[in-house]
Amino acid sequence: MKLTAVELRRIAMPLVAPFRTSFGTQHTRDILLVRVRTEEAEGWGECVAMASPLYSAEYVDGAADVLRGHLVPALVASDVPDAGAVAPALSAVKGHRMAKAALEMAVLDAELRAEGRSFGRELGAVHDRVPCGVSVGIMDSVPELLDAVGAFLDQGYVRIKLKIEPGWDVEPVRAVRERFGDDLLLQVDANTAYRPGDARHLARLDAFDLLLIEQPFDEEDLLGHADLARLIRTPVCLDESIGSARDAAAAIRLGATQVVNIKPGRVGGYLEARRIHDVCAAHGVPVWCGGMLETGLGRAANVALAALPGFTLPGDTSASGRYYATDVTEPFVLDEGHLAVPAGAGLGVTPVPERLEAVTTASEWLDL
Ligand SMILES: O=C(O)CCC(=O)N[C@@H](C(=O)O)c1ccccc1
Repeated sequence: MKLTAVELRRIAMPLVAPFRTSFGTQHTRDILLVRVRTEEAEGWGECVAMASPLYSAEYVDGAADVLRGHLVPALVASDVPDAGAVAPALSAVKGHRMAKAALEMAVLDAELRAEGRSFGRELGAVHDRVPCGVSVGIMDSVPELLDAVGAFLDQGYVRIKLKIEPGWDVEPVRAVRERFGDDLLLQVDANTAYRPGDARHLARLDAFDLLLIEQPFDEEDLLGHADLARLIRTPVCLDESIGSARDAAAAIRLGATQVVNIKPGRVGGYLEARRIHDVCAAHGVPVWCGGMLETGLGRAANVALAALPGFTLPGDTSASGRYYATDVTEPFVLDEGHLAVPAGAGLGVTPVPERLEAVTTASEWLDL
């Protein structure tokens, strides 16, 4: 497979509403897209790195720099036969999983478009649509939160995830459970905002029959999560701590995770994401597909991944309109709480040129 051109394109996507997590508030998503051209086709990748290194050590300027100066040159020099060879070709570069994931995704998209195969078919999807959850940010008040949750449920979302942090946890969760009833699929995400000393406080969440509590402690604290899992009834789910299939196997063996949030960008790409799915399935550990406020490009790939058999919990695979008034692709629209898995070749979606141009803030074609 010969790469003939690679573009790094930055886009600025304004959110329909501020999105607040324990590590900050997003108003606009500064996204790096990677476009690769081969002799047969063109493919797109989306880097999930945030503008600042607050969710993880990666950030979008750093991802662009490591792609420009290290990853794309290494890939061009390797003359890989297919997308499966991309990760090995990039392995000499340490870390930078989100940057690597974007490049692998673009190569995989180009390869699959040329062969007429969809992401879903390549990854092993067994469903043609997936049930969708939604992530609800930290709000200024409980009434505002209840209005937001009610609106999302009216739109058809089948699962609610509440962002929590110290000072915004038990009361908002109690209010949502009391307002919307015991049947609501409900989980929380702390994004590492707590410490092991908070364990007894977090045990108070057991009263609300949550599906899981996501990443309460630091990403490196597997033992802290294992201790917590022995103390509380709510299943512990890891996100930031799981960077690879190896991490997933270790976390499962240590009892640090009973559920895994798989985010392809976080783990170096969709092929490693499938390996994590396979490791978790082998251990009977359910997985769900996380989100990083992707455009329709990353959203298409995430929905395809979420259709694999081990994805038994609704993911953060929301409709495009949850975050963006206008997506760069045709929008993903919720249908009875589900999104359809794209059936077309590759991602099955492409950017709408005028929409892409409207949000583009920079574009550079690399010298190969
Ligand atoms: O629906 C989505 O795409 C976002 C889901 C979500 O809450 N993502 C969280 C997370 O920690 O999982 C996040 C948001 C912003 C930045 C990084 C992570």
